Amino acid sequence: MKKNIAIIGCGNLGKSIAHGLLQNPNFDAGQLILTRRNVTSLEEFATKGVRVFTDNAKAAAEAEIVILGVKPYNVKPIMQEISSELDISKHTIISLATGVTLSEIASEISSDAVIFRAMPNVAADIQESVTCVCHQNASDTQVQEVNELFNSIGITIPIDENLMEAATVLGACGIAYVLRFMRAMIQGGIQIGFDSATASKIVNQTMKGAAELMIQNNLHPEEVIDKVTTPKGCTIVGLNEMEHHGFSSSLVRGVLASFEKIEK
Ligand SMILES: NC(=O)C1=CN([C@@H]2O[C@H](COP(=O)(O)OP(=O)(O)OC[C@H]3O[C@@H](n4cnc5c(N)ncnc54)[C@H](O)[C@@H]3O)[C@@H](O)[C@H]2O)C=CC1
Ligand SMILES: O=C(O)[C@@H]1CCC=N1
Repeated sequence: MKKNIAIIGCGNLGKSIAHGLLQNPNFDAGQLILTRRNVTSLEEFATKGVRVFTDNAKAAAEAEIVILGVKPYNVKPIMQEISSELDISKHTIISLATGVTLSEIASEISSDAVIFRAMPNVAADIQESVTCVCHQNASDTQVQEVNELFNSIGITIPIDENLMEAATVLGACGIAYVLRFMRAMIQGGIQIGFDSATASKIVNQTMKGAAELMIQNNLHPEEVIDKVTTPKGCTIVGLNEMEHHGFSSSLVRGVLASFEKIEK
């Protein structure tokens, strides 16, 4: 795809997406436009040939795909700021904002506008995001184009808009839950004798191995857990102790708490 892509409000997630896109050999840095109120932290991109602006309307005018990377409460003001430069026959708008609906975005431009909501996660940085996507008014070609964009920084899953909040929790918040789990494993590893660097190395690779086993062999976690838990062995003792302290329950409750926060 050779279209120009503007990321309006290039913060944590926007930068991850930019890093991921720029790793593609077929993606030209000249296709990318990034904006932020203070662009100092975007200098690394400017040096690679990316256009870096503070002017959001100018960025929208120079792009065909406009990604809204701002916080949810900034979506409306940003749409008002750039709407004079948006042409619904030219632009595809992609919002990353949590909890802002397609119709809320459309109400700032036109009910006929081509609008997507996409929910990636920060692993876009290394092209390992999972991005859930829904849309309105998009043609098959436009859907294919947006899928291609997010496939280039991970995998893409088309979903109904009513699952967008659930996708935010499982995929986008989810990476933080997994990392907190990893931190706890590292802390346990240090307590039983490893230095932090070695514990981290073991935990990182264990996590990667577990995830790849599920992905490559298309398994449910419990199928592999059964192979690890030797009867009367140390794994089941550890797992049961974790469950006595509410391990699975605390994760499920965390997922629900995040979901309820978005639904408010
Ligand atoms: N951080 C994450 O892992 C994820 C975030 N999201 C969603 O993505 C959006 C962005 O989240 P983050 O990147 O974490 O936030 P962030 O605060 O790091 O990034 C937003 C950026 O927008 C800039 N900005 C604010 N007003 C602006 C304006 N008028 N003009 C130009 N730039 C402006 C800010 O300076 C900031 O750099 C949010 O809507 C969030 O719900 C979705 C999935 C994951
Ligand atoms: O915490 C948040 O609100 C955002 C949405 C998903 C990840 N970060």
